[in-house]
Amino acid sequence: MKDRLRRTMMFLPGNNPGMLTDAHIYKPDSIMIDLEDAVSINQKDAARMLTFNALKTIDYGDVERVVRINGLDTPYGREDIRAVVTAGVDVIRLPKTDSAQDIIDVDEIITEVEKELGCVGRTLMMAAVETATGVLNAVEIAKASPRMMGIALGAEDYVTNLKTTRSSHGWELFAARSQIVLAARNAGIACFDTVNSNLNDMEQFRTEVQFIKDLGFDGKSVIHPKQISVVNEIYTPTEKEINSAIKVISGAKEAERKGSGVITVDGKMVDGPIIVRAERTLKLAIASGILSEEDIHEL
Ligand SMILES: CC(C)(COP(=O)(O)OP(=O)(O)OC[C@H]1O[C@@H](n2cnc3c(N)ncnc32)[C@H](O)[C@@H]1OP(=O)(O)O)[C@@H](O)C(=O)NCCC(=O)NCCSC(=O)C[C@@](O)(CC(=O)O)C(=O)O
Ligand SMILES: [Mg+2]
Repeated sequence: MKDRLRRTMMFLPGNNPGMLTDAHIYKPDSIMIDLEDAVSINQKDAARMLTFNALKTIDYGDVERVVRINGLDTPYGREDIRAVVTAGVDVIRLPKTDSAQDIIDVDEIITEVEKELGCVGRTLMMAAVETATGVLNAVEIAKASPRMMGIALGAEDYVTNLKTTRSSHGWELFAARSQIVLAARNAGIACFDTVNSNLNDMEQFRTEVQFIKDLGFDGKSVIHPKQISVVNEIYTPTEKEINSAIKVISGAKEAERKGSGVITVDGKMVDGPIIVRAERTLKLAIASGILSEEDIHEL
């Protein structure tokens, strides 16, 4: 499903049977099984086989299944695509995407396999941009295929390409993060922030998650189950935000019934964009299990 909740997308190495079996138990919105940098060269074939079997046999419930393949400039990329599409993966994540053509090339192979299987269009794609070139081309990358559901930052590779390092304040990522959010919104797809590899400083992690949410990201890649609850908590609307959104939506409905345009709620003017934001808050509240669809219909 192209448009769904993806607050937390948890990476796990594709050659780790224990993590492949248990990852969904921690309830990330998506798991991202990695065949790329978390898997050493001599494990590539074994990881692909394990991942194929996991996708075929494990019931991950409503947790989305993403696989990060190796690039087509490696000996593994084409085989990765064939295996995971055949196994019925939900989303293919292309790492180190530098151009729209990179996406088109992967799309063509997916289509080739889907034609053989009789399921053309089933597999979604997302791109990770991890170089200055990728960030500069993000606008075109995000629009490169109708399969594209999102675009993400890969910060460890990106700072290496930039000849810098990651800091706790994150200013080295600011231009890339902004560009990715803009490219995603321009293309009408989602955007996801990068991993934070420091598992010892959860306060810094929390600050980072709040920051990227404020920038406009839909969610974040995580590497460990303990990061999931922090991201979900920050992406879950507060009681105050939900109550305010309910007032806006019921006020807007009342105004519509009366045929009036602009309304005020708690002394503040409410118009189009505020209503859209309130709708998004309520959608997040439903996705987080705080409200039900019926609650909204009753407004
Ligand atoms: C870091 C560590 C080894 C620590 O493991 P440890 O086992 O020491 O941790 P413990 O605390 O002991 O785990 C307690 C229990 O949780 C289980 N558990 C832990 N993690 C789990 C997990 N992820 N999935 C399911 N289960 C998990 C574990 O199995 C245990 O289960 P149990 O034994 O039953 O108690 C582990 O987390 C891990 O491997 N993480 C994923 C690493 C990875 O995939 N990296 C590649 C993607 S990034 C990249 O490439 C950079 C990038 O490309 C990114 C971009 O593009 O954004 C860029 O450029 O920036
Ligand atoms: Mg990377």
